[in-house]
Formats: sequence, structure tokens, C-alpha cells
Amino acid sequence: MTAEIIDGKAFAAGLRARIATLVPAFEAAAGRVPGLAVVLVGEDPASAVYVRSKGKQTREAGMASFEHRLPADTTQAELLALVDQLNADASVDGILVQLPLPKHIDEQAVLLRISPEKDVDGFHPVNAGRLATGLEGFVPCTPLGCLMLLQDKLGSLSGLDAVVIGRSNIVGKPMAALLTKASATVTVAHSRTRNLPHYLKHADIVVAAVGIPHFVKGEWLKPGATVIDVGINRTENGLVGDVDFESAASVVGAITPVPGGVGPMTIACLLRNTLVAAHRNAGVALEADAI
Ligand SMILES: Nc1nc2c(c(=O)[nH]1)N[C@@H](CN(C=O)c1ccc(C(=O)N[C@@H](CCC(=O)O)C(=O)O)cc1)CN2
Ligand SMILES: [Mg+2]
Repeated sequence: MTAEIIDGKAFAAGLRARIATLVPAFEAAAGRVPGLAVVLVGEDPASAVYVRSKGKQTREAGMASFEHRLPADTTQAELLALVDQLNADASVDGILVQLPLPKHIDEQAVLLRISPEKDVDGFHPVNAGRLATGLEGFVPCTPLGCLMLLQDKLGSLSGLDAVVIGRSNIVGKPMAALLTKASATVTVAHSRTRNLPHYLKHADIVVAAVGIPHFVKGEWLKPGATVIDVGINRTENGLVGDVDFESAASVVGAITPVPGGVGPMTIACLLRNTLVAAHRNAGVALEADAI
């Protein structure tokens, strides 16, 4: 193995520590701490773990965590009523509805109901549109975390060739928008792309978010490339990424591991977005490059 392992877990811990240092100044100015409401519907075990981590890390950063656990048979109307209540609650700066939702609930209808000013997940079409047009808004946490790791490793991304594998609203599309904004030359590939190795051979940056275990092979990658593996696939051999780590690590320059790469960045960026939301909602200034 020749690749540098990008330690997302350590980077995320540093980011959370920086966020925690900014909370007291907000509290002094606003007379309250930032608040994050997290809503979990049903008993999906992985979602329950993520929601527990979000609550714990929110409190550790000195913010208020409001956790709402609803039964799997909650109706869409009941969930929308809770979102309305959280939209109107001045102690709540950020609202996050944990995905996936049970099948009987229309995910888009719920995400549309969250006030864009409290949409710390960045999933509301208003925030997606703001990102697409270069306006200030909330950027989805996972791609924001990927961008931070890339910029930390590479500095400027200007002119670099990037391939994003995956076109979801949560990762692939916002990732492509962020890389474009950073002046990379971006190709969006996905599970139906013909001849993916053709695109990857030229890619200085690869972000794999396709949801297929070990999908990307080392021999497809450009020597020295930087690879960000967003995949979190539960297999009988444990948690694995979308990249075949073994073969990739002998070719590329740097790669994120799974676990311990992108995953921890997701929650750290959620705390970042919540702190930003709190400043905007309370009309308190936050230095542009504070976090
Ligand atoms: N409303 C949202 N729902 C979901 C999001 C999201 O950003 N907003 N993302 C994912 C799940 N997710 C956070 O919610 C998340 C996934 C993974 C991790 C993480 O730290 N992973 C660890 C491994 C943990 C494990 O063993 O499972 C790692 O990769 O090291 C944090 C958050 C879908 N839903
Ligand atoms: Mg896809």
C-alpha cells in the first residue's frame, strides 16, 4: 500500500472542537445556545445509531439537542405537524428529519415543509437551488465534509479533473456543484455510466457515492489520484465502501477509509450548519472563515 489514508475521524474531531469554541460567543450575544431538532420515525437500527450520535455530539459542542422519536406508523400528517411546530419554535435553529423515512411517507413532502432557514441538511429545493446558483445557503453535510477533506489534502482544486460517481440529491448532485464552484472540471458518472474506467483514468479526484460495495477497482484509477469513498455498505464482512480499498490503495495518492473517513464528517458538518443557522436566525455576525 502506498496511499496516504485520509483520517476523517480526526479531521471531524478537530472541526467539532473548533465549533465548540464558537458557541459561548453566540450564547453571550443571543442569550441562548444554538438548538438542533432531530426527528427519527421508526426503528431502523442504523438510523437510530446516527440519531444518537447526533444528539451526543450536539450536546458535547454546547448546543441544545431536541430529539423526537416517533413510531413507525406515524402518519405523514402527524410528521408534517411536528415540522410545523419546530419551524415555529424560536429555540430551534436547525431541523433534521432522519432519512430514510418509512415507505408510507412522502419524503419530498416532508423535506419541502422544513423552513429553508432551518434546513441544516440542505435538502430543501430552495437550498439546492441556492447552491446551484452560487448563493449562500445550507450545503448538504456529506458533500460539504468531502469538500473539506479534499481542500485540506489538495489546497486549491482549480483546474483538477474530478469524477463524482452517483447522482443522488443528498451526495452526488451537491458534490458536483461544490466541485464546480471550486473550479474543478467535473464529470458526473453513475451506475449506468458506460466505460467508467475511461473517465476515472483521467481523474485527479474521485468521489464514489454509488452505494455498491467495492464497485471502483484500483486498476481503473489514475496513479496519485485522491479518492473520497462515501459508501457505507453493510456486508457479511462488515462495513465496506464503494471503492475496493485494497487495490485502490496501491495506486492512488490518498484515500478515505470506511469506516473513519467521510462518515464522521457528516455529523461535524451538521454541527457547523447548525451554528451558522443560529447566527443567521438570531442576527448575530459570524466571521466568514470562522469554520
Ligand atoms: N437527514 C439525513 N439523513 C441521512 C443523512 C443525512 O446527512 N441527513 N446521511 C446518512 C446517514 N448519516 C447521517 O444521518 C450518517 C452516516 C454515517 C455516519 C458515520 O459516522 N459513519 C461511520 C460508521 C458508522 C457505522 O458503523 O455505521 C463511518 O463511516 O466511519 C454518520 C452519519 C443517511 N441519512
Ligand atoms: Mg446513483
